[in-house]
Amino acid sequence: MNCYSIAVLGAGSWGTALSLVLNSNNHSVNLWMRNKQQYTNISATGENTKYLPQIKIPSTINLFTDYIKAIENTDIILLTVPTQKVREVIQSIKPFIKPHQIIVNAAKGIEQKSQLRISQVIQEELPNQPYAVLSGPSHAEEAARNMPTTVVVASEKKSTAELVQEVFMTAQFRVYTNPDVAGVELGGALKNVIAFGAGIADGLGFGDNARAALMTRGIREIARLGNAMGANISTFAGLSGIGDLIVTCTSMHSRNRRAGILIGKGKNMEQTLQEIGMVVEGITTTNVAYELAIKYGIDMPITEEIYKVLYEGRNPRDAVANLMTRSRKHEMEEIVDTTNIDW
Ligand SMILES: NC(=O)C1=CN([C@@H]2O[C@H](COP(=O)(O)OP(=O)(O)OC[C@H]3O[C@@H](n4cnc5c(N)ncnc54)[C@H](O)[C@@H]3O)[C@@H](O)[C@H]2O)C=CC1
Ligand SMILES: O=C(CO)COP(=O)(O)O
Repeated sequence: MNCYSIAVLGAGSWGTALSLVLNSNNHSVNLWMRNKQQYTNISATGENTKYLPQIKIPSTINLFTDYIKAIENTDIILLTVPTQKVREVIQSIKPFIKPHQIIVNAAKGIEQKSQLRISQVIQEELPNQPYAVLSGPSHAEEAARNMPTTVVVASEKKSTAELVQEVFMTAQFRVYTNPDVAGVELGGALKNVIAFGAGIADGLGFGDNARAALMTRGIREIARLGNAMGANISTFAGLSGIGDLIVTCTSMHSRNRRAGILIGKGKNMEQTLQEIGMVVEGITTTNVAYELAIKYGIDMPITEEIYKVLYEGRNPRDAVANLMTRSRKHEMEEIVDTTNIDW
């Protein structure tokens, strides 16, 4: 096993958990945070009390507030900031990035203002920089406790995907590879919309039947849009598709599901975000997905109803009634997969 040097940019729950995974694999880890108070707290307590409480951060993880120092002499730059902040972070570090450094993105979303996936944002800012995305069913709270977790790494270049696979893979953190960057990125982003909806259903007091329906019909509409945007249908049956949808719609660790529950119980958005206290990607992604569905002419009834609840004040009970009383459908409407993504 080769040892690498990795800069982790963003010390929220996921950045901290992935730092622990990488540290357990004997890599050199530089964890960067912009917040000096957070740096002081973690240095003093050995714990990221705000984002990942009750987990010891070993002193072998190097803490930084200066991103130039954090990325210096590293092989990999891992992005764990919220999606809407990725471009800003990349623009700040851009002058200091070396051509060999692999950018690995672990954020799950779509840039709102451009409607671009994160690989496309990186491509705009840093053309030709090696890139991979890491996604899949993986809550920080479990990965940080060494609970068995599986993820997928996608890159256009097989050697990049395999290198990143080797770097992250431990006996508790199993990593698969996939050539379908678009599919892995879109699955990871769009599942948050459905998880938010599953949370709303829970908050309204509905049961397992409703959640299962949202998950099954949800992955169908994710696959429809994803395929129209160039992704392989089969990727949505994998870890970054149905796998991540399952964990996010069923786990109480999920920020998106918990936010949905609060909205379903009648809290407003401000109260909800205050209570969660961490990024809830599904809120922005709902807006982008709704616009993309219109742009590509794709039927996404669940996303549309969640959009109306979040952005147009529709009553969640009316949204459910609308979904239940749509015109009759055949379950297996055809999706003709014209993509063929391989190495
Ligand atoms: N928490 C989890 O279990 C998982 C999260 N993710 C994804 O990872 C990304 C980050 O999520 P979390 O760690 O949960 O979020 P979080 O809310 O726990 O942490 C976000 C971190 O980003 C920092 N940040 C915010 N704006 C910034 C900026 N402009 N510049 C630099 N840093 C900034 C915050 O200070 C905070 O440390 C999201 O896209 C999420 O979907 C993916 C898999 C698992
Ligand atoms: O992507 C995740 C788990 O795989 C995290 O989801 P939440 O942001 O909803 O917690």
